[in-house]
Amino acid sequence: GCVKRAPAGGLVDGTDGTYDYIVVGGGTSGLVVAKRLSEDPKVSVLVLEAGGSLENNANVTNPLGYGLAFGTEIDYAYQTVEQKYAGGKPQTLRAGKGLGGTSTINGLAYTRAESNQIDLWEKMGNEGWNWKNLLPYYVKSEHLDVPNAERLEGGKMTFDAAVHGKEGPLKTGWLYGTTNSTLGATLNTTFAAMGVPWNADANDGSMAGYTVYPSTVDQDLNIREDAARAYYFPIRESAKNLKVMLNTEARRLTWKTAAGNGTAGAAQTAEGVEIMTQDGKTMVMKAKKEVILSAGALVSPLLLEKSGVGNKAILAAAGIKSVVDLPTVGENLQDQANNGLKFGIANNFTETDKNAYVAYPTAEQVFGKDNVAAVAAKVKAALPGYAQQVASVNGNVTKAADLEKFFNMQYDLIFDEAQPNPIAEVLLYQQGGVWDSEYWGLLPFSRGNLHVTAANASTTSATGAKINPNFFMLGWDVTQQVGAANFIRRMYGTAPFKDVVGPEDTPGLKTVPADADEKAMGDWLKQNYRSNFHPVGTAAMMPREVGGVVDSQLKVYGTANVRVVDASILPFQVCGHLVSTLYAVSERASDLIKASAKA
Ligand SMILES: Cc1cc2nc3c(=O)[nH]c(=O)nc-3n(C[C@H](O)[C@H](O)[C@H](O)COP(=O)(O)OP(=O)(O)OC[C@H]3O[C@@H](n4cnc5c(N)ncnc54)[C@H](O)[C@@H]3O)c2cc1C
Repeated sequence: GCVKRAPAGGLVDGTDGTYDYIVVGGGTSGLVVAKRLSEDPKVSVLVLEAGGSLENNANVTNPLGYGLAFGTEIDYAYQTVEQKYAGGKPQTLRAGKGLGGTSTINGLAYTRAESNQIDLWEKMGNEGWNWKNLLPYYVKSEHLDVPNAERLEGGKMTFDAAVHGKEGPLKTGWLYGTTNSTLGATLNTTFAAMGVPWNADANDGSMAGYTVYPSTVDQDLNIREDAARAYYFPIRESAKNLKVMLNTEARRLTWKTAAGNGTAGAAQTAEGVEIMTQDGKTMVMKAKKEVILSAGALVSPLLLEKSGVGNKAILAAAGIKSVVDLPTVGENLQDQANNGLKFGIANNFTETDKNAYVAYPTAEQVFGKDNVAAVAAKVKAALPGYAQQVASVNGNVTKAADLEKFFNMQYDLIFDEAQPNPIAEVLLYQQGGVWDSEYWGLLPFSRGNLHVTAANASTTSATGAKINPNFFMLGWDVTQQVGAANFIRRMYGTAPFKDVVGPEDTPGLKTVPADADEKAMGDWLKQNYRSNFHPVGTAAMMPREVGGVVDSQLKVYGTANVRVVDASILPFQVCGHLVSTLYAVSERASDLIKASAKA
């Protein structure tokens, strides 16, 4: 049911509610912004959340319950169109419905980004967005609870205290389930033999190597630490100026009809947000200052389109009147593809280790010192073609010349000599009596899009939009994914780990022989992948002339008071899992919003 709050200090509740700020989406990013803006008691904040409270949902709270919430009423399970470059099948894109958003159903991994890939945001024209400026916000958001010495030693967990927060709202730590295992040391020696060194802390801006990553978990309560638990539950009684409407769907923005509305070039001012309440009532909630869209990378661009902000032709086809012509809304969708290899367990290895072992190998470690230059040359030569292909996917609303520049920047990160970004995340755990290595290529070049299909389509149903990530559209994306599969095969064949490894189970050498070429392995991977659930970029922060949707203040071009703060604004994919970076971005965004209110 609804979070009930008595209207306080000048706040109006109900049908003609007016607030300083309206935050659309009480998810990972939205709750950060709501908490921070409401720190000023004179400022009123309304959060509109489509789902309910998940505080007592056991599929959410159980920190070892990954997957339990999938397919339940709190999983949007959006469907893509058939993926023509990847086996022809549609894919399911999961996202969490409820207070806390996707942080309530995710895998809890807390890994950040490579410092030079955040620096790239500034290099492409987003002033102020670099690692040096963002690191303090990663720290501000975090509260690392350090396990006792016995747990640290048993789980082979290390960290650099200088890059972690001690007083932030978000509790991080390591999951229980780790015993005094021999596996950590075994893997360390194995990866070292493969040229992949131990990384004592992958959260300091350099991710490559082998490590044991922390999780978003409240270790004292042994409960998932999602955005609601971190950023909202602790203040729900005290923050009288913050109201959360649950089970309330934002339908579209409404605009002020002041002079200039509809005139080319004049910035549009949002009046508020049209909502549909739980009992089907439609009304408008008004914002005196700003509307902040935090509905996630799969929804915020759709809300812009439904409000008349987007590609004129797409809006016209859906019967929506154009308010701001911003043709790249919904473009630049970047996700990763997730595959898994499985192997038998040999030599009566009985330790049921649940530790968060991860390898982040670089291109050189994946393809080998002798081959990496040839791989790089092939990718470099293909970049102009990639740019043209992506431009044609989006009807040339992003120019091939601009995309080629961006692709060169991403290429530089992949093949950089000083600080190469890892190209795969390789996990290892036991499940169902086998070794399971789920993995994903970290830096694909493919880009797709999502667009609204009808003016009144709900953004909270799995069918409200046409979503196309274009998995495996471009050659590198296949090369990277196949390279990582072969890396995993080598890892299972390398001592001392290989001593506890039985025959390959999936795909199995009969299905994909040991000497299979890129095409054979690639074809199997394309038949057996899923989305990695890391969609970003659909309202990208970039200069407008190169295809951006928001500026470096996260303000939507052509509007005076609408921002996007969520995974939509990331211009490029990052190598870490997303929430740590989203918490940091939202913390920084909150400061930008506060500063602009003072100015
Ligand atoms: C299965 C899965 C596993 C993952 N594992 C990890 C992991 O281990 N570590 C990690 O860091 N990341 C992981 N991720 C990714 C990460 O959780 C997400 O990228 C991140 O939570 C997205 O945050 P966001 O703020 O962009 O959107 P969200 O957190 O999704 O917030 C959007 C909110 O808006 C609400 N909303 C949507 N439409 C409307 C509307 N019309 N009106 C009102 N409200 C609306 C939603 O209900 C939701 O609460 C995973 C994701 C998935 C799906």
